[in-house]
Amino acid sequence: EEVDEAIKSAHGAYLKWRKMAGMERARVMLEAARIIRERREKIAKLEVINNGKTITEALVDIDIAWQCIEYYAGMAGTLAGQHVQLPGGAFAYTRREPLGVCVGIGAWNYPFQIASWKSAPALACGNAMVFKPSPMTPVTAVILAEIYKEAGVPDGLFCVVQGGAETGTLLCHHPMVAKVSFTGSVPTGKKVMEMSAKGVKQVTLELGGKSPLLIFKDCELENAVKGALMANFLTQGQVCCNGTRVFVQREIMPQFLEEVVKRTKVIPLGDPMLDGTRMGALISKPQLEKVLGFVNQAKKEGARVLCGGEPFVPSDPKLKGGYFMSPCVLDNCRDDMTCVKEEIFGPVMSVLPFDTEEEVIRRANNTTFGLASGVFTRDISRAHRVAADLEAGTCFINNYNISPVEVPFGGYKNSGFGRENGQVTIEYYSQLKTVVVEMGDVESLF
Ligand SMILES: NC(=O)C1=CN([C@@H]2O[C@H](COP(=O)(O)OP(=O)(O)OC[C@H]3O[C@@H](n4cnc5c(N)ncnc54)[C@H](O)[C@@H]3O)[C@@H](O)[C@H]2O)C=CC1
Repeated sequence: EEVDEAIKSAHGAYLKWRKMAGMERARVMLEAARIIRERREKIAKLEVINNGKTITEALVDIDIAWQCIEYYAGMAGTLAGQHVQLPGGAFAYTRREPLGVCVGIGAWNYPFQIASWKSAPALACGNAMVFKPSPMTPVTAVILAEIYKEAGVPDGLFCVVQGGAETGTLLCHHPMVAKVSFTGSVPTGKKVMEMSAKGVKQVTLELGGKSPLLIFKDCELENAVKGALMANFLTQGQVCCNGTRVFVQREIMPQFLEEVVKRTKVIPLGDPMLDGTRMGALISKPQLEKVLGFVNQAKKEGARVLCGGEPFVPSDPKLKGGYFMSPCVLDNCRDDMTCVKEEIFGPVMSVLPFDTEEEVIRRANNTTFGLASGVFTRDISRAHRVAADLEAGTCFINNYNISPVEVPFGGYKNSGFGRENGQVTIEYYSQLKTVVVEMGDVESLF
């Protein structure tokens, strides 16, 4: 009943919102972005409580969220069609129109940011959205809904419904839903696509990854080490685009390992509310157990733990029950190991040696995933050649895990399809209507 009520209320709001000019929608969205910016500290604190990530990262997430809303507000007024001349003075034009009520289903790793990345382009195009956050992180999507309302969107335009798989299933099956945008695991993504197919609903899938990071011997080593840490340890390693397969050219392996382990060991771990902390708690006990299980399995299969991979109990008594673990670097890894093949979704970096460019590209691409990738080298030709050859939706050259809202984000292969962010996402939240206009008499064949 709640799902049905949310979708109906979103539909009612959609009928008003779609009639507004893009510039009018932009004004409301800019106000929402302004409110988020004004309350960024408060929302970030709630996100820390929601998720367990550090306040430093939560602040970045909130900033990326308002930037995304600002970016699509800027695009709302630019949506336009084409004019096409036809014989005999006839002509046609296209209108870029919204889809209707879109559903967003989010994962728990970036709760506020995912809700913003999905709702901003949806609303800019004139759609409504019913959003379901993960039951692990139910809090901040509701804050976003309140902010949109305060900024002036019609009542119900962005609705939040809570729950897990059952709620998600009801949303995907609902006949009034035009599109489902999903972020989460591959198995659930497949189910969402199957359910959506029954109603011929459009889907965007942002799924998991096991992304490769290629570090060549001609790289600037300190930057490569920093890149590897950024690629593995943000949000306690629970990031879909993480570069968890770190391929290092054999000649520089000793220096790389020494430096990466030295830096991993001193990552400040503990109270996520403190400014100095760089790693907080994992999302849940089962997730912590799953990640520790991967580390144990890796050991059994012959990997060597260079640091971390243990449960961590902070000295502060109020943090005793938290799901902390020390960040882990695994050496002696092979391509056929479980830790190298499967998405771990925790702070575990697997390091693998390689000899040649041709070899490392083949091994990097030998996966069903294709979300992101990275390369560190000072050879400009190599950098672009490797970027072109890697089968992934994103390739970072000499950096990793930065997500500017101006550029598209999304997967190849089992990591999904459709894109979020960038201009192209407008296409995933709108459809073209062709209007054909006759200026003369009808030439009928009958
Ligand atoms: N790549 C990524 O971005 C993410 C990957 N994961 C991976 O997935 C694993 C499990 O985490 P979960 O949160 O359980 O991921 P999940 O993929 O099961 O859940 C994601 C979202 O889908 C919803 N959902 C679950 N079953 C559904 C169904 N049948 N129909 C519609 N919606 C449904 C969930 O309530 C949640 O909002 C993690 O350990 C991690 O490996 C999880 C979150 C994000």
